[in-house]
Amino acid sequence: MQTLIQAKQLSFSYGSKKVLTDINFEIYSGEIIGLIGENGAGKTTLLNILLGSYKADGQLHVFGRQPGNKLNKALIGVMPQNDMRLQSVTVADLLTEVAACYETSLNPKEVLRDLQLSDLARMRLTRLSGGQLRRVSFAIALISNPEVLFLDEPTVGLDVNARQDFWRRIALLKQQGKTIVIINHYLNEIEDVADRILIMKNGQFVFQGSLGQLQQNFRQVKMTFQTRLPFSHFQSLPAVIKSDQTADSIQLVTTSEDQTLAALSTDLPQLHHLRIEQKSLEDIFIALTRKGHTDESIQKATRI
Ligand SMILES: Nc1ncnc2c1ncn2[C@@H]1O[C@H](COP(=O)(O)OP(=O)(O)OP(=O)(O)O)[C@@H](O)[C@H]1O
Repeated sequence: MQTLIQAKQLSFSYGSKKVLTDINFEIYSGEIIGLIGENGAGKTTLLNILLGSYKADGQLHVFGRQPGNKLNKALIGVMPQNDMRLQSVTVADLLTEVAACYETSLNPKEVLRDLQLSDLARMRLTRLSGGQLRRVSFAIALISNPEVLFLDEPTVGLDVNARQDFWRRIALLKQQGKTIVIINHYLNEIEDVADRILIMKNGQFVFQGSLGQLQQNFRQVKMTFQTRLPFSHFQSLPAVIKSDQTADSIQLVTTSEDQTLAALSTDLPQLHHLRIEQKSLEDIFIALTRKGHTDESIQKATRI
């Protein structure tokens, strides 16, 4: 896989406020990257640095060039966090004007049709709803037929149908070999499409890898069942890190359901309504980024 973006020891401050600290990462061609992190973690700032809008300390190459190099412009499509609300400009005019800036551009009419936006073509941007404007911003990001897309919270304000259409389009773009970096707070959506997830906390990455690796490294499985066996029977099982008893069930949290189930194998006939749930990305994200979770404990848990 070809390396499209390479960052080494990137740091950035707004005046005296340090926002990114010694960030290292690579992004490879054809990947879908989910960039997640709490509000204010530094995600949008990082995108702006990749685009060359802000200059960071450290080493950064985008398509092997300095960020902001004019040769990168047609290769990168951007959907910023805040949409443009240009006065007196229609959707079709804006797309046509942007398309005229690039030799590689797609046909604006076809892009509008593919994104089911043809009905909005003659509308002025100032008349569009928030969700409509977001979808038009996506069309603008696609119009130059870029190799890489940076999408900053692309599904904010989209209704359920538009959201599903959006993720279908992302899957199609992936099939075409596009590289896509998506900042998103809807983790259940990201977990379906992302090849790798980068989790940012306080301007640093606390995890980089696939969802599978994240679950492997920060693995916790919840087992719930009903039984007549005493609670004490379940309190010192291998790999169990937490056990609880409620009026009608017992809950165990284990870091290895294989080890725990092996130890329980002779008791299985006496365990009823056994439910085994893997932690979701959302659960892991909350655990990784919640206040009070020290950077040291995160790094240990995620083995960076
Ligand atoms: N122009 C600016 N001047 C000073 N501080 C800024 C500026 N832009 C952002 N910040 C600060 O930098 C930090 C990172 O902001 P950034 O927008 O990169 O976070 P984010 O991870 O994208 O957050 P969100 O999920 O809320 O969009 C925040 O503490 C924010 O207040």
